[in-house]
Amino acid sequence: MQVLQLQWHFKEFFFLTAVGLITFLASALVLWSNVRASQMAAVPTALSSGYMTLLIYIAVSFGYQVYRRSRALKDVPGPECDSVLGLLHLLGKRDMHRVCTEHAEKYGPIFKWRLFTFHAVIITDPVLATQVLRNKAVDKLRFMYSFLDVFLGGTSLLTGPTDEHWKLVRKAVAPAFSQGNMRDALDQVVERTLVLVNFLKVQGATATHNMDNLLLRESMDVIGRFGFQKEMNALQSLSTGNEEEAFNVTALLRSTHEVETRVQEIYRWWKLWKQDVREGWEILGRYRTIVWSLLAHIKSVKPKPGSFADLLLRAKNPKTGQKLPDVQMFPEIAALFFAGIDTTGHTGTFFLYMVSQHPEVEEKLMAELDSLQLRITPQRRHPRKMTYADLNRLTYLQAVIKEVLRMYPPVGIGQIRVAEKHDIVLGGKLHLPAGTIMWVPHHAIQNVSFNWDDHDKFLPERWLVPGTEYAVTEKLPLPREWYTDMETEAVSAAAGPLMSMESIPANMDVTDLAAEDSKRPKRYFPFAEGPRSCVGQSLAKVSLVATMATLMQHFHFSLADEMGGPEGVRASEQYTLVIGLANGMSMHAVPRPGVMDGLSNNGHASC
Ligand code: HEM
Repeated sequence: MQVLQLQWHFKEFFFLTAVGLITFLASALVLWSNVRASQMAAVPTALSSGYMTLLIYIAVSFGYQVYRRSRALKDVPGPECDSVLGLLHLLGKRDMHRVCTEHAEKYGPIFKWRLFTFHAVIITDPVLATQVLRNKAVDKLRFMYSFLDVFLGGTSLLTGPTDEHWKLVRKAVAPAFSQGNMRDALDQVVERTLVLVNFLKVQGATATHNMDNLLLRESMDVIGRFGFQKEMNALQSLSTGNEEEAFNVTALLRSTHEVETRVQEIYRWWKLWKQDVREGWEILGRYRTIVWSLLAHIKSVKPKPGSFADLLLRAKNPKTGQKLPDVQMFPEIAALFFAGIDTTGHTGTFFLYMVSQHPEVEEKLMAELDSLQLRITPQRRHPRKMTYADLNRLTYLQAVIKEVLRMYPPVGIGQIRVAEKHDIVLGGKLHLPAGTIMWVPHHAIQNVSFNWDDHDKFLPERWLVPGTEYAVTEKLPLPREWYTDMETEAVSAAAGPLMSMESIPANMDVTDLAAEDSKRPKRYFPFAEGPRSCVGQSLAKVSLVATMATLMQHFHFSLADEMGGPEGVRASEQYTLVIGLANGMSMHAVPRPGVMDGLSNNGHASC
């Protein structure tokens, strides 16, 4: 991929200068005739002529940029769209992530979309996608994230541009996700999952649960505890009936939903005559109160050293030596809290759903737990405590999680990027003028048939083969000439840019291999790729492995009839900011043999 400095091409320069001059001369003529008619009107007329010149100049140069982008993409395939609105109707689609994947199947690894005057190239070719996401000239399309700023109270680590402030915050909080902290996190996750286990035991095998809601509550409890040393009691409040806590939890869950709904219904903000919109505003107000109280909490309790609350409080601007003021702390806390709840919660839900539909997978999962003495049986009612080392030993469970994240990547719509100040040449062939949106959709890249064998099958086994996340050289989807510039790219591996696992020399050092791995093109990145990848992914991985292992130890999950089978689940899939479900996931949790032994029906130990 080439990054070109913006240059004034002779034709463009000539055209825009001519427009400026003609407008200026026309305005001067008007000015002159007005001045001759009345001396008094000279100043306002001069001002309005100058203003007109400026407006026309801006409009023409904007129009010219739009024309440049549309001309550059004229041979790129894409769906028919309205000449003014473009594909505006797609915004209203509940399953946008799947529409994008269908378009990739239909139009190929590079296709175009247009919304009004915004031109986007959708890239699902692994080589080009990886190049775009790793390139420093390419940054987040800020406009797409700005609607989140209102909710988060300003720009944050998640939504801001890749600038000095982002660097400061990212560097400050990244150590919170170190291995040492993950060891502590494991115990906290298991402890919270056991609260959920007890709740499910008490409800009994025939009860129907919205597992999505319960797992979102668990994620909230984990992040509250891990990051801010604050008990959110989102699960506990189901049993204790503490109204204050229950209200806070509902507000938090509904506020993310409210923001997500606003992404789809872009005019929702102003529909104040609708009761649910007014309630939405109230809910967002409540969310802000909760975040302010979290800020007050971490300032008063002296957070655990090394937690992200502690690191944020200690972060200093290297230039001024000043700590972050509250107005900057607020969005960071809101973002860190918000970014991990829905993503981790919904992934857990899809895990339980997919396992419920694949008994052969469940059988292997249980065998793995058994082989590590972690399975509960009538003979082993109290298995040993899960340790940090077990997380890596649970290779099949990890494979199932990876496959779930492949098929249901929470941030399914992916990474939306732009190079504002540079033209980009993709694969040495496609020249994208500055300002063209480059969109790498995670669901599409991870689910199209040209990137994966058996793309639509749930096959955790594929992850038992090392290197599955990398593109298969022999099967890259574009003609070979698109990849020729790989030779000179930073992204290319030293042993050959298109090296496949099979072609790795036997004598290559494994440490070299790890270094090369970070450069190889990927076809799987649910946690994003490049400098803006997920800072919290180690916590998400520990949470998912520990939560799913603990739940599977205790229960067999089955889909409730009211979901309408797999078709019903598919129909209720919805994409807002993350892939979720319109009405949650109703399931039964049937205790496994041995789990209820010695307990009365209400889940308490009987004498
Ligand atoms: C399964 C769980 C998760 C998934 C799939 C996930 C995925 C992602 C993705 C795709 C991005 C890039 C978003 C973009 O560019 O628009 C991202 C960024 C981020 N995530 Fe996660 N995430 C998960 C869990 C978490 C957790 C648990 C936390 C923290 C508690 C977290 C905190 C963040 C933050 C702060 C960013 C912004 C990073 C930056 O721009 O420097 N995420 N995540």
